[in-house]
Formats: sequence, structure tokens, C-alpha cells
Amino acid sequence: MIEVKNISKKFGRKKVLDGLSFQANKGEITCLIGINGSGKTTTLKAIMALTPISEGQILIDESPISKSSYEKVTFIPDTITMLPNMTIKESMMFMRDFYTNWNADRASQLLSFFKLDENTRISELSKGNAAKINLLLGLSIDVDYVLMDEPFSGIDMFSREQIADVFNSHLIEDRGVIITTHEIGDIEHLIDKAVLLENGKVLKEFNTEEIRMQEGKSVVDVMREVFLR
Ligand SMILES: Nc1ncnc2c1ncn2[C@@H]1O[C@H](COP(=O)(O)OP(=O)(O)OP(=O)(O)O)[C@@H](O)[C@H]1O
Repeated sequence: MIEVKNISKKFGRKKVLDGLSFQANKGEITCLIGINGSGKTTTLKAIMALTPISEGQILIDESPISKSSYEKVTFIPDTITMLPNMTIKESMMFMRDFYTNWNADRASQLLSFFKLDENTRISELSKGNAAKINLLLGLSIDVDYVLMDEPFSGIDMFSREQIADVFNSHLIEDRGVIITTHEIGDIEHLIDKAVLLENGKVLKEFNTEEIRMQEGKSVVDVMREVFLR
């Protein structure tokens, strides 16, 4: 389990995380939802120890985050980090050489799933296909937790559907996934838990199935109640 406990962070005088807490379980997809600037990316970076926090604590399977956390968790940013000149195949080889826990089998399954040609250069990929390769590279590292920043942002409906299918497939297995989004739209049915953020604070954290069963509400219904109060 990833436990984010009461974390705060300032950029200059601006408080961007303000006593933020939530939990993300293994085997579940947790979605951080908030408008631009609410602190979603900063939260993911804090979990990866890529940005320091001024208060609070982050635990991964009960241990405070440290360099060894990278064996448990990986971060998929919202833009592809491979050199434009590389082909998909070269990117996969780079990852294989760099990560001891690279899963070549899963990488080739994802490549066929997305029906992409491994000889295509990164610079030639459309935005949607670049997002798929980004996902492929991140998901092919064998770790228990995967953090993804806006995996559905700005890509067409069919690519979104394909990416959503990956979330529903064995390729995610029983890993814990945290994704961020500012528009829940058609990914609502994929997520197990929603965490609504505003100004670096959690306004509400809930299990999507429970709220559907117990109160008959969708994630969007709850977002309306909470954000438009
Ligand atoms: N390096 C930085 N220096 C100064 N301010 C920053 C820095 N990074 C983020 N911020 C500010 O922190 C706040 C939270 O940013 P963050 O990127 O976490 O929000 P977000 O919810 O992910 O937004 P988006 O949906 O636009 O990605 C914003 O007001 C942003 O301007």
C-alpha cells in the first residue's frame, strides 16, 4: 500500500500541497482528480522522491520512501522521455539495458496489443501512439506500483479505448496504479478509488463501487457535489 500522510510542499511562498493524505492499495487503480494546478503531478513526484516535501510522510508497504523504493514503484510521465531519433525497438533495448527488472515478454505483448511497428522512430509517433509507447515502457518494468501522469490527456477516442483496455487486462496484473486526470470522462468505469484534490488538499476520497452501490452515484455526481458546493 502507498500511504501519503499529511504532506505539504511550498514552491517559494506558494503552498501547493497542504496537508494532503490518501492511500492507494495494491491491486487497485486509484485516480487523483483535480483541475489544472491542484497538485496532482507534484503529489506523484513527491511519492517518487523527485521533489522534497516540507511536512508529512510517505510510506510504501510501510517503509518510508528511499532510493530502494525504485525497486517497488515506477513513474510514467505525461511525455515520452526517449530520444526522438531512437526507434521503438532501440527504446526497448535501452530500457532492457538500464533496468534489471525489465520484462521483455510484457513489452512485446504490449507492442502487439497496440499494433505498433518497432522500427518506427519516436519522432514519427503521433501523440496517441507516443502515449502508448510511454505506457509500454513504464508497464514493462516489473514493480508493484505504477504512477501515471495524465495517461489519457489529449489523445483521440480510439487510442483512449486501447489504453483503457490495457488497464482492464492481465498486463496490469495485481499492481497498484495511481493515475492523475483533470477530466474523468470515459475512464470512470476503470478506477477503483477516486481522490478529489483542490488547492493541494484532498476534498474527498472514496471507493467508486461502494458509492455506486450504496448511494447510486457516479464519480461525476460526487465531483459535482464536492467541487461545485
Ligand atoms: N517547479 C515549480 N516551481 C514553481 N511552481 C510550481 C512548480 N511545479 C509546479 N508548480 C506549481 O504548483 C502547483 C501545482 O502544480 P501541479 O503540476 O502539481 O498541478 P497539477 O494538478 O498536476 O496540474 P496539471 O493538471 O496542469 O498538470 C501549480 O500552481 C504550479 O504552478
